[in-house]
Amino acid sequence: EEQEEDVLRDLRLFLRYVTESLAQDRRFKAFAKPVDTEEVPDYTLVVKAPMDLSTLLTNIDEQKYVTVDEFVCDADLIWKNALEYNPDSDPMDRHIRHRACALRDALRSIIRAELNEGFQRACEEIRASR
Ligand SMILES: Cc1noc(C)c1-c1cc(NS(=O)(=O)c2ccccc2)cc(C(=O)O)c1
Repeated sequence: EEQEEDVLRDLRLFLRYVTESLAQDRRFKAFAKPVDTEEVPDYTLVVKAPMDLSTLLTNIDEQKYVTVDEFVCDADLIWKNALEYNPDSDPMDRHIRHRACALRDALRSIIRAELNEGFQRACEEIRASR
């Protein structure tokens, strides 16, 4: 009902704030758009669930997420995929892995700093009722 739609609207605003904050950081430019499979032809052979910051925003607009945890599961794919696809010791792989770990830490830090526990519980109650 109305109260639920109010909570889910606030969730979308919060998730856009988190995603836009990460997308503005130059360190995360490589994570802003889907990996270009013309530039990286074997990418989809290695990475089964591609994800990027622009796709997160589309998912938010399409009301895919009812809790913060559902959003974090998708957001975590971005850095996990980067660690999986770039495992080698050469400088390029190390560089993208450092940025992936910085993304992981920035994501959790923004959420911990800005998420109200009562609000997260309200979202989880809506998820449980559906
Ligand atoms: C993410 C990701 N996961 O594996 C890799 C590899 C990356 C990744 C993706 C991109 N963006 S891109 O797919 O559009 C592109 C790839 C190759 C040449 C030009 C553009 C850039 C970089 C980067 O380090 O600059 C790295």
